[in-house]
Amino acid sequence: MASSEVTGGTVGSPGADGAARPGSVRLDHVTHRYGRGAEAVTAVGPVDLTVPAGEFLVLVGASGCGKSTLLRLIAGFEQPTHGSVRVSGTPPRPGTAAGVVFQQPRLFPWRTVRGNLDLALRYAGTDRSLWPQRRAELLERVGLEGTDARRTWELSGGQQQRVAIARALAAENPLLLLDEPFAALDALARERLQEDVRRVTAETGRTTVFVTHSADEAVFLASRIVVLTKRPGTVALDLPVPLPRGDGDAQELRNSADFTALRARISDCVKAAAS
Ligand SMILES: Nc1ncnc2c1ncn2[C@@H]1O[C@H](COP(=O)(O)OP(=O)(O)OP(=O)(O)O)[C@@H](O)[C@H]1O
Repeated sequence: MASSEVTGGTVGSPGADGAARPGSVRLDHVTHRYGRGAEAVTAVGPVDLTVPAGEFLVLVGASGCGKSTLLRLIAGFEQPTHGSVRVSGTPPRPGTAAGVVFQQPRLFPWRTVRGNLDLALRYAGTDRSLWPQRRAELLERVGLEGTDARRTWELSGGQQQRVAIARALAAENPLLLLDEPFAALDALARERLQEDVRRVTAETGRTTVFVTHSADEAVFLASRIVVLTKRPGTVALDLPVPLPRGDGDAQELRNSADFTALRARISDCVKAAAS
């Protein structure tokens, strides 16, 4: 499937200057191949995509279409085989290009919540005298006030993922990358965290790229949705989401006719793009 509402990922393209703004992402003709020779697997590409600063882009697609690969390229964990990746106008450096949240929280289990966040604050170069204040702010943002002294294994899966989000926010990086962060959670925890991520990213104004299989999650979170074709993933649909992004009632939004219609459209597109 190659049809797209707007092809080429240049919706809202901010041009040369805008593409260098803190938190902006630009992929030019990006292809990524794993392995060599007969073993080689082309995971994505070619992909052209510009994500202006402050946008909440959700990448949706069937399993194995290359969503995580695209995210890893943006994080700088992988180098493209062809093409170029720019974050804030420069090639991304792993560990500093973006705050990253994975499917599993990947916390240090022998450390407390405080210990995990302090490590992130140290890594971010935050002045030590500011750590207690920053830690309190971060925990409040993710709804975990007063949990500093808890061991991470004492927390539920949803709470652990909240700590992982707080840790990713600690660096005050203008770009946040999330790779199916709620996939292992039950439906209720998932909805709550979706609401919190929506609020936190709106409050902090960060550019966000979020990977999911779920059309429902995509429509709830995104200001723009990109559906990928089956492997090698290319842009099948690039669609701005016209739903309100303010402080409105989340349940009302989920129940609205516009939401339901868009979810059905994205779901159909993901299926068609995978075949
Ligand atoms: N390190 C690797 N070495 C070889 N092949 C890989 C590697 N990582 C991913 N692949 C392959 O690249 C393709 C894309 O993988 P990727 O994980 O990016 O897809 P995905 O859309 O995120 O999948 P899922 O939704 O199942 O997580 C798959 O065919 C996968 O097997």
